[in-house]
Amino acid sequence: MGLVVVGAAGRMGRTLIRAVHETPGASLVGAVEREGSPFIGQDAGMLAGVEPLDVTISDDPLPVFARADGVLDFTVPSATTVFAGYAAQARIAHIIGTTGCSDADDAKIAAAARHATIVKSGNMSLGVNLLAALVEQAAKALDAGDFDIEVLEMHHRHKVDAPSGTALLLGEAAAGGRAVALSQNSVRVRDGHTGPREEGTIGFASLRGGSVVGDHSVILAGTGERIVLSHHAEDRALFARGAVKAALWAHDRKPGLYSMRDVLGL
Ligand SMILES: NC(=O)C1=CN([C@@H]2O[C@H](COP(=O)(O)OP(=O)(O)OC[C@H]3O[C@@H](n4cnc5c(N)ncnc54)[C@H](OP(=O)(O)O)[C@@H]3O)[C@@H](O)[C@H]2O)C=CC1
Ligand SMILES: O=C(O)C1=N[C@H](C(=O)O)C[C@H](O)C1
Repeated sequence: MGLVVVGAAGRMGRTLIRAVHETPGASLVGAVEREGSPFIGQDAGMLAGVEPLDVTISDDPLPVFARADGVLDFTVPSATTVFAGYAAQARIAHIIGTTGCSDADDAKIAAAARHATIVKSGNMSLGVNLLAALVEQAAKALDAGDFDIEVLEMHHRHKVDAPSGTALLLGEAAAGGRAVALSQNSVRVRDGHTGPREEGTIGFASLRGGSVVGDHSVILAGTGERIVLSHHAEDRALFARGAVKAALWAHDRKPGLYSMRDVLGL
């Protein structure tokens, strides 16, 4: 399967190039960066610290998409929505790891999924997606009147969105287990005189600092006991391997919007 990495010079972009290079059945056929990037014209393999791959980083996505079977996209929401339209035009798979998308961005991605096979997830690792299944089960088993749910995340100092995509994915899993809508029951920020905790809400807290790849905990706090379900990502390679796996899964699958839990059968 011929894959394009967009945002090729980013932290995830370089990791994705290495993952594609290492995966049997996948090959890198294109690499894209934003217009004006100092990396345009460089060899993608050299940039990612592997051997030269004879793939030059381009700022013109359409001709690159035209010769590919899929695109791996860990960029920014404004770019991802544009790439979704191009992937739909080219009828290729679009694997979206970008987080921080607004409802309007998600609506554009859903529209593109009428023509493209899109896999979108706030976290492409097996561990987090298994954790989400466990959170759903725990939230279903424990009554909202007895157990409060809080999601805590910590990431590196460069991260620009909060709560993280993974925290929201875990919040959705908890809300699913409780059969409520997260949008109607979440507390994303607390500051000042907040009053007591409202029963049934799902709270979020975000920490930023250093080089933390991604730590997430879902805390189910009852009277006299706490259950803590956690995941610690130690290397971005696990997200990249998940994204390549999603692309191979999506190849020749019918158009639609899929999640990583679909890919992993969880
Ligand atoms: N779902 C998952 O499993 C994971 C998701 N992520 C998410 O992936 C995203 C990227 O993270 P990270 O790699 O750390 O961020 P980086 O900022 O390191 O990388 C983003 C890259 O995208 C580039 N870019 C921006 N606009 C465009 C454009 N229009 N066309 C092409 N490239 C563009 C940036 O270029 P420039 O810097 O020059 O602007 C940069 O090189 C985030 O949303 C993050 O939350 C991260 C890890 C795992
Ligand atoms: O920005 C990151 O780095 C990460 N982003 C994703 C998120 O928002 O959850 C996934 C991972 O935790 C790393």
